Amino acid sequence: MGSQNKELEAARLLNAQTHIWNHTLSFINSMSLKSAIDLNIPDIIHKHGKPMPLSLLASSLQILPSKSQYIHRLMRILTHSGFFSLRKLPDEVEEGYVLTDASTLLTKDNPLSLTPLLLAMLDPILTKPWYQVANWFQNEDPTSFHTAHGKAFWEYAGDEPKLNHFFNDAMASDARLVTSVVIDKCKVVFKGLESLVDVGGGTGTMAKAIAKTFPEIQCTVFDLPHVIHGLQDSGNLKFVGGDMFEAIPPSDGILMKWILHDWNDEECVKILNKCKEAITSKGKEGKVIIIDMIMENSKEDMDDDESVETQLFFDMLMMVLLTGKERNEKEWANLIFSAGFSDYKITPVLGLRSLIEAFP
Ligand SMILES: C[S@@+](CC[C@H](N)C(=O)[O-])C[C@H]1O[C@@H](n2cnc3c(N)ncnc32)[C@H](O)[C@@H]1O
Ligand SMILES: O=c1cc(-c2ccc(O)cc2)oc2c(O)c(O)ccc12
Repeated sequence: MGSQNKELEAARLLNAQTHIWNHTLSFINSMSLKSAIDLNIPDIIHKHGKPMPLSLLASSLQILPSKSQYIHRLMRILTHSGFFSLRKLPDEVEEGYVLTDASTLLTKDNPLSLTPLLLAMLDPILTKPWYQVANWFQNEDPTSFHTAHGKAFWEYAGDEPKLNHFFNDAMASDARLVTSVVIDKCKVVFKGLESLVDVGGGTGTMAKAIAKTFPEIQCTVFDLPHVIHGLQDSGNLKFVGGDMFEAIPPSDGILMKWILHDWNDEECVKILNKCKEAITSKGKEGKVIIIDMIMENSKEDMDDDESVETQLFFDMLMMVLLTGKERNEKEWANLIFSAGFSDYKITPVLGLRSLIEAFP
């Protein structure tokens, strides 16, 4: 081998080593972010209202004085990954930390805060199934979650109030963000509906906002009994407990946000069949409104690396915790037509997620 070839070979090996190191250590990104949230760092910087020098940040934290010296290392990695940035005001001597768009979405008093989602995902109940993936490939369990906990995700949530509460809070934090966009950009989708059932609507964040914006629509949140337990009906909003595989309350419109990606094709066709019964039982032909991700598969679509990674993360999440998966447009169309719907319309308004209307 010539010396130039040897150099190229060594460079490739070293690149491969860095690639492996970064994948092996990438949990450090999530755990560093969790540590900053546990220490309340985004809120403390937010309350300061201007660039916050490191020394002031360290002294504002509830930590031992002997540990202050380590804070700059936590801030350095989180600045590198885009959660904070350093800025200096013209009349200040020292530069200080400010929030970025991402960390602003993690402050606790932000009504759109995604902190509950982050804390839920990193709780040991939801990380344990990841240690079982290889075992799951070799056993008969339907999911790695079963292998880790001996039962299905929704059954565990029904038996274990801790999972029920933190998961419902996490979903509500996402629903707050999505609701404002859906109501702002997709008003026309709800026009003309007299009734709407949010199937798997959790604790009702999305249905509450729809009921408020469209007082003429009778809204129902339909979810498992342990999820809606104790929630109060008010005005044009009511809560009904039940199982969507058994029966869904009759209505003109059905909303399903982040439901179908939880289930495999066979289960989805069963759910969509129940939806069809519900929207046609009043004699009128309503519609099903699905909010979910559509995996992209054209070459141009795959060029955005960060979006592709997000789609692949969610697909794995659905495989490990549940029996679901992420689908491309062709797979969505197959589901919708297999359940006897005649047409569908996609409105891509929610970043990586789309609003899909399915018509009987
Ligand atoms: C991923 S969460 C989505 C919650 C909400 N739609 C949102 O996006 O914020 C799925 C929801 O489906 C509910 N669910 C699971 N199995 C169900 C069933 N058999 N019948 C009704 N709801 C169910 C869960 O309790 C949970 O609230
Ligand atoms: O268990 C989950 C977690 C999420 C999730 C995690 C992290 C994020 O930044 C956003 C969402 O989403 C889920 C979901 O959509 C679902 O249908 C079931 C479970 C989970």
